[in-house]
Amino acid sequence: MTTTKPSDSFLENIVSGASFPFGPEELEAEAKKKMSKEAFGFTRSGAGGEETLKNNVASFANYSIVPQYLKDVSQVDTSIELFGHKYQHPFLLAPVGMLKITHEDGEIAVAKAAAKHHVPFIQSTTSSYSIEDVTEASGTSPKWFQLYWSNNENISYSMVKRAEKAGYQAIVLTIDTFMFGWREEDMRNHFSPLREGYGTGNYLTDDVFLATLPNVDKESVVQGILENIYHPTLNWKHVAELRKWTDLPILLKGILHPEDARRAIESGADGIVVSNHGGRQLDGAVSSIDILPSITEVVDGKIPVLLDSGIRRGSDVVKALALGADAILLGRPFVYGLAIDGQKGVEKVIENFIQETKVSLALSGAIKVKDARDIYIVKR
Ligand SMILES: Cc1cc2nc3c(=O)[nH]c(=O)nc-3n(C[C@H](O)[C@H](O)[C@H](O)COP(=O)(O)O)c2cc1C
Ligand SMILES: O=C(O)C(=O)c1ccccc1
Repeated sequence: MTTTKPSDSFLENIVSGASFPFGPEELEAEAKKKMSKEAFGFTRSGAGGEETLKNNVASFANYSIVPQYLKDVSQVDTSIELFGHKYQHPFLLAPVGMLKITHEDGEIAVAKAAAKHHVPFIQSTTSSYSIEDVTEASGTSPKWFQLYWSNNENISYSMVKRAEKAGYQAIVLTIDTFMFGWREEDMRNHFSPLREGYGTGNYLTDDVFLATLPNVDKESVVQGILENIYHPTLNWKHVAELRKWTDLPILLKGILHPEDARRAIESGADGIVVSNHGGRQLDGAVSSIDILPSITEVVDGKIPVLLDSGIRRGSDVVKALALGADAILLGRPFVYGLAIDGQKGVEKVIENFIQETKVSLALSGAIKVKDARDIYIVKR
């Protein structure tokens, strides 16, 4: 059990005199100062008119928590269990590719920070560092692998096996990014980090991928990645195929339609991530938090339901848990921490997020994460 006095870290932040930004807007503004225009634009922006990006945050604000008091919440326990593993907090770090655009230490810094706080790190297929580099840097801390299916599926198979070998605990198949969303900021900035070679960590170290290339020069590697990652034929047969390959839990990330949630279960998925990819894929797509209740109704407790897109604060975690999520993924805020102060910046973002989550659960009247289900939520 994690015993906590949430007020301790609140007071600590007050007296420490350190000047780390608080709150998502401040984090974003500070990160903007540290990043190149292109990298910041890539990270912050959404697809199209950014309707979904904006709604992700606005939708959370449409829900209000109705707290209950006089329950003795002195022993708040934020731990959860997923697929037989106990985690200390109800959140994981979302897979974010190409983190070298944000900081030279990229995923190494993030995985180390996550390990320090016992928060699982989900490594992207397109990470700047490889599965093996991240494992060496972060040891046995919990890690999951996010898979972008390759047109040459021997490459996907190889990466799944590498993740298994490295002791990763789950495979997250992203289903919403078989092509890129219409990202105007990147077009404006003429910026594609994938083209510039920031997403090569797992490819340059993959013998199966390397064997498909005419030459191992930067241009061939990038071309090879692009040819594999654009994969509009992705369909349910690939999920069935992945199911045959691995005994690790499989989660489908990008589920928004309740019917797809039902099919995910039918296809043998062990979990789903309700997500619109942080508004970066289909502009106009529904907010994760708005569709969550319809999805949990269909899933009916059969498999864990995780959620991301728009989580910025501890109170957002409470809302997601109350509306039926089993855990959430934190996205952009940790990337901004990385931009601001590398590993230390990520640690600080995670630390504040943990504490704000604890305070928010306690002040809502929940002692355990499961109690959050009973929190009364009203929608404006
Ligand atoms: C810069 C950036 C890169 C991302 N790269 C990946 C990726 O490689 N794989 C993936 O499944 N999702 C990726 N995502 C989506 C995140 O996993 C997550 O769904 C999203 O960030 C949630 O939205 P939020 O950050 O606004 O909360 C990326 C998101 C950002 C911001
Ligand atoms: O930017 C993204 O959201 C993303 O998922 C991605 C993945 C691979 C390459 C470039 C972007």
